Amino acid sequence: MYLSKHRVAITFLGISAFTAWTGDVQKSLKYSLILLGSVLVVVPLYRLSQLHPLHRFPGSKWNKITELAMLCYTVLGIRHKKLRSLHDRYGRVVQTGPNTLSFVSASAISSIHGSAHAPDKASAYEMQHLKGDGLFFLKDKASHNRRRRIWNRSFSEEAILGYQSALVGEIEHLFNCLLEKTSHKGKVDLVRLLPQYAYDSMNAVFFSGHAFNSLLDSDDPAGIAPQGTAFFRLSEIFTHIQPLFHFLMLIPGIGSLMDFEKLSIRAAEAWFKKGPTFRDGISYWFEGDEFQPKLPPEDLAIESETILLGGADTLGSTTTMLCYFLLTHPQWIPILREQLELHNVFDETGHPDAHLLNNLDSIPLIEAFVQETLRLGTLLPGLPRVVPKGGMTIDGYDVPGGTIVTVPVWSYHVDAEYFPNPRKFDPERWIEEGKFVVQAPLMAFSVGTFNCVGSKLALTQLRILLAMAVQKLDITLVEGFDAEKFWNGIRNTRTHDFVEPMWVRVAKRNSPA
Ligand code: HEM
Repeated sequence: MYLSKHRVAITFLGISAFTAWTGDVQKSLKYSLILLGSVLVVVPLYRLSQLHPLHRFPGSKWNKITELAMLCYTVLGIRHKKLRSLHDRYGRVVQTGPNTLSFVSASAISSIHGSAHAPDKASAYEMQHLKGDGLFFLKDKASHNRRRRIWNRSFSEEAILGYQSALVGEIEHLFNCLLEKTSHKGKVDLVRLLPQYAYDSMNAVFFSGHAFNSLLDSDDPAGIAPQGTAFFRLSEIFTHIQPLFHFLMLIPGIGSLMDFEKLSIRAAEAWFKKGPTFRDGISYWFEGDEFQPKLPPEDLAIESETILLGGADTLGSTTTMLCYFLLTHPQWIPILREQLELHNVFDETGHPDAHLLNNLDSIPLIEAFVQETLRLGTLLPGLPRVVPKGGMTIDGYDVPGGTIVTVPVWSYHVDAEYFPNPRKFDPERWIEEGKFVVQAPLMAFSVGTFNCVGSKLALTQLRILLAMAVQKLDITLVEGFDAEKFWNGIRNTRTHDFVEPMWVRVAKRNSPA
């Protein structure tokens, strides 16, 4: 059993209260300080001792004693890099906190995420202030499964085909903005515009465009896209200091400071008031019959928040990574164009074939380029799960119940055992004898019960954007762009935070077909 900080804190408060009850303030203060001192000595000693349930696992003493180092790395946005260096030093399993183990192996992925007995989400997923239930926050598999059935309907093949004109419309809108801004200002920053595009795109597909006015048209004066990133970032930081989050939420008025929550509530209200203008993503949730559960209307705000954060913010950063890899590896552009021509995706006028556009994964290089972007460009540090009471075996290790276990996504994606020469952006690693071949399963969308419900939509969107960009535009990085500086400036706290801009010039291609 873990000697958790909560148990220690409760014992400490209890003894202090008892001492205070005796009435002698000076004495109670003295005993409280003695107790506090003892706790500060006893807890670290216990955590380093053989009595601790994780004592057999390798890791730095500092990480075994406290969560503080990981908190600092999260705040700095470099936890993904630190976890990789910990695994380089200690091997496939590392203790990264008093109660946390990190595993990098395909077998651990299968036990932690992929198997029928995979553990539930950890308490890190409780940090939600909006009322109601939301798919992302449901931790136990039974209730999660019920809600997932509702969400699944928005991502059927038929549903995604139905979103195509909205998806293509938003991509064309983005291209027009890029061209217009280049012609007015000579250059345009993709780091600013691509998240705006992603928010507009999710707004169009899920909310029939009612959630907010186009961010691309207005240049996002209220800072909705940066607010989303900041909100995501804050929730990840609080995973290390969960009691503080719950304490803050008890203070009246604090919750109302969260602008992003207000936006999600407004988005849900606007959708209800104006109604869908086509069979949009949300409308599927309210369809159904006696056999199909429907979404309780009061949960729409919390689910809207998930669409905007899990969908728009994540898509915005992945799209930015896709453009970064494309523009820093321009040798692939003519080859991608050749492939699109070979498969007749666009006709002589540059108009796409709707069916082929939804099946771009059949073009091996397009799929390889997207998968390689997801491999190298998904900087996620990990998706915490909690080992059930009786404990479980992971990668041959007996892990005690209550332990938080993770597979750090980026560490795994850049593991040479699974992806040789892992730091190289190399779409060809996914192609064998002209066919797309999965090298090792990626964790970009996670796997198993809690995997990304929106992955099919996200992949469709990334493939279409890539195909249309190489087909219709000439995009060049502005002279002086330092690819390494840009890469080193990317932080990750569950979401990407790009410190450096990505200035480009955009022109219409002379011969689009
Ligand atoms: C490239 C873009 C995307 C990436 C890399 C991505 C990645 C992920 C990952 C890794 C998870 C698992 C999270 C965890 O276990 O903590 C997840 C879950 C989720 N994602 Fe995505 N996602 C993307 C796009 C989308 C889109 C477009 C939507 C839909 C609007 C979406 C909705 C969700 C939801 C609702 C969950 C929770 C699923 C569940 O618990 O059943 N995501 N995503």
